[in-house]
Amino acid sequence: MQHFISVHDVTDIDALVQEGLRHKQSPFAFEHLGKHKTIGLLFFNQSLRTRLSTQRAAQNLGMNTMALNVGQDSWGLELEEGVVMDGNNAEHVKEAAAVMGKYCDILAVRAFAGLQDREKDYAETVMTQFKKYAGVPIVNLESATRHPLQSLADCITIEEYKTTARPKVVLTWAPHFKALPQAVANSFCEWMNRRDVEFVVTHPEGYELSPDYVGNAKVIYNQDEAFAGADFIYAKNWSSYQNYGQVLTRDASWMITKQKMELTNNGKFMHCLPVRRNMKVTDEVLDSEQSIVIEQAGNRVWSAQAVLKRILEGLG
Ligand SMILES: NCCC[C@H](NC(=O)CCC(=O)O)C(=O)O
Ligand SMILES: NC(=O)OP(=O)(O)O
Repeated sequence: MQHFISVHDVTDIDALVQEGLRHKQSPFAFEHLGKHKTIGLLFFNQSLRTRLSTQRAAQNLGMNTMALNVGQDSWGLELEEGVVMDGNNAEHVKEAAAVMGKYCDILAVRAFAGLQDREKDYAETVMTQFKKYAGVPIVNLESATRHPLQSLADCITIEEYKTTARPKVVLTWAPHFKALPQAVANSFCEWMNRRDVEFVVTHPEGYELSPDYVGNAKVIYNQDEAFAGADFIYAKNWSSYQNYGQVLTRDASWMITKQKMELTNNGKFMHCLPVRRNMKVTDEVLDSEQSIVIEQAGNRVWSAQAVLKRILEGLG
C-alpha cells in the first residue's frame, strides 16, 4: 500500500480487517518493522482518538512519532495555488509538505471540511496537495469527505461483534445543533457497501449524502422502519450535502433512545465519538450493554496498525 486516503487504496478489505485483528492479538509481533522510521501527524483540527491511537499503533510497530497542530504550533498554511500570500497564512503547503517529507517517512493529515464551499471540500485539496508535494506516503486522519481509519476500525468492530453471517447494519442520522461534516458517514457508506452486510441508511429528508458515497445502499426515511431487526445501529450527525453545510432540523425524535433500540435485533450501538449525550443518544443507551463505543474506539489502534504495517512494507 502506498497511500491510505480512501477505501480505493485497499485491494482486499477482508484481509486488512483480519490483519487488524491479528495485531490486536499480538500488538508487538512487528515491533522491529518501523525501526528508524518516523511518522508525522498533522492536525488542522482537534482530535483525541485519532491522535493517540495512531501514535500508539506507530509505536507498537517500532516507529518514532511527531505530532503538530497546524496553525497553532506551526505557521498557518496556505493551500491555494498562485495566490498573493498577504493574509494570515505565512507558509505555503508546497514548501511545508516538502519539508515535512524530509523529516518523516510517512505523513498523516487531519483536515476537516470547511462546510462553506462544497466543490472545494469535495475536491479534497488538502489531501491532494500533500500527496503531490510531500514525496512520502500520506495517511488520511479524516479529510473533508472521508475518515477511512475510522471506517476500518468500524469494520473490525462489526466483524468481532456480529452474530450472523450477514448482519443488518443501519447508519442513522442523529440530531446535533452544530453543522458537522459528512466525512464519517460518507466513509462508512463506502466501506459498508463493500462488506457482506445488509446496509441501510436512514435520515430526515434533505440529509441525502452524495450519491458517489451512498452508492447502492438502501435509504429509508422512516427511522423506526430502518431499525427493525438491525444488528448494528451506527449513529452520526451530518449537515446537509444538498443545502451544503446547513443544519435543516434538530428534531429530537431522531435521537437514539432505549425504545428505538428495542426495535432492533438486540442490536449493538456504535458511534465514532466524540458524542453529545442526550442530544444524539440518551445516557441510557450509551451506558447500556448494547453500546460498544469504547471497544470501537479501542479498535482504532488496530486499524491504524494494520494500515501502517502495509505502508511500511512498501517503503522497503
Ligand atoms: N473524528 C470524529 C468526528 C469528528 C467531527 N465531530 C465533531 O466535530 C463534533 C464536534 C462537537 O460535537 O462539537 C465530525 O463530525 O466529523
Ligand atoms: N473518532 C475520532 O476520529 O475521534 P477524534 O476526533 O477524537 O480523533
